[in-house]
Amino acid sequence: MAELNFYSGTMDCGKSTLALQMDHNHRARGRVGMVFTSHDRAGVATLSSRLGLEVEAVEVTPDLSFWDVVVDSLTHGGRIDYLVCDEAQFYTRQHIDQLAKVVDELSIDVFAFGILTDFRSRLFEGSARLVELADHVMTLQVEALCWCGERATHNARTENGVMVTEGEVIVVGDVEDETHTAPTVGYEVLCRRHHRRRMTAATARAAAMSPDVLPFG
Ligand SMILES: Nc1ncnc2c1ncn2[C@@H]1O[C@H](COP(=O)(O)OP(=O)(O)O)[C@@H](O)[C@H]1O
Ligand SMILES: Cc1cn([C@H]2C[C@H](O)[C@@H](COP(=O)(O)O)O2)c(=O)[nH]c1=O
Repeated sequence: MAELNFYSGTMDCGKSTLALQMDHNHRARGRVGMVFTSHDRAGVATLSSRLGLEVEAVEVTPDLSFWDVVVDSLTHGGRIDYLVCDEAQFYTRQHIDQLAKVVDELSIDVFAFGILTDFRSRLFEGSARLVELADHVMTLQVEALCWCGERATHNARTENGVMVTEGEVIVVGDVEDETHTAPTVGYEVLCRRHHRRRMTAATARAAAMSPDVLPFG
């Protein structure tokens, strides 16, 4: 029986890599799939991984109907066994309902990948609906780590290394590197404790270097 699968994790935990691997493995066994994404950092209609691989994909826009795309392809003689859907957090509730219909009515497997919560730790619309509808919700095994070494569970948005909690929900960007020379607006994965305290690597380092915390005056 076809299934709606949701693979979730923080930013930078390997979701897009897994999406590319799933597509590769199914394709290698003669199955035919379609790849979708939305707002990928590498550009429109591209599914990219930080490990360097990327493939062409169909860009999911608010007015795209998964049902129409799939039915259109099938009625023109195409074959589709599965859909790979990356950055699924950006999909609408209706998109996810369409994916569930594709699974149930057309027996096509769906492998969806995305982050659960935004920089304010609120569920994204697409992810919330996937949690409600998916046959399986799986957390990726590769752990992204907070600067303190704990498993990262939350995505922080930063401006010059300082966590912000207000702004547009969708701002395409990448995790900063250790030097914090990355773009002004970036992301950093944190454990819940440090997300709650708004303590990023940069602010923790600044606090540690502050004369106030030194034992002697
Ligand atoms: N230079 C590297 N060497 C080994 N692994 C890397 C390297 N750069 C990135 N990675 C791996 O790639 C993962 C990010 O993969 P990606 O699929 O882009 O993540 P996501 O889609 O979840 O944001 C990192 O967690 C890390 O495991
Ligand atoms: C937390 C958060 C993230 N985003 C964006 C930033 C990236 O472009 C993607 C996540 O991509 P990844 O492959 O999982 O690293 O989402 C956003 O727009 N809003 C947010 O709150």
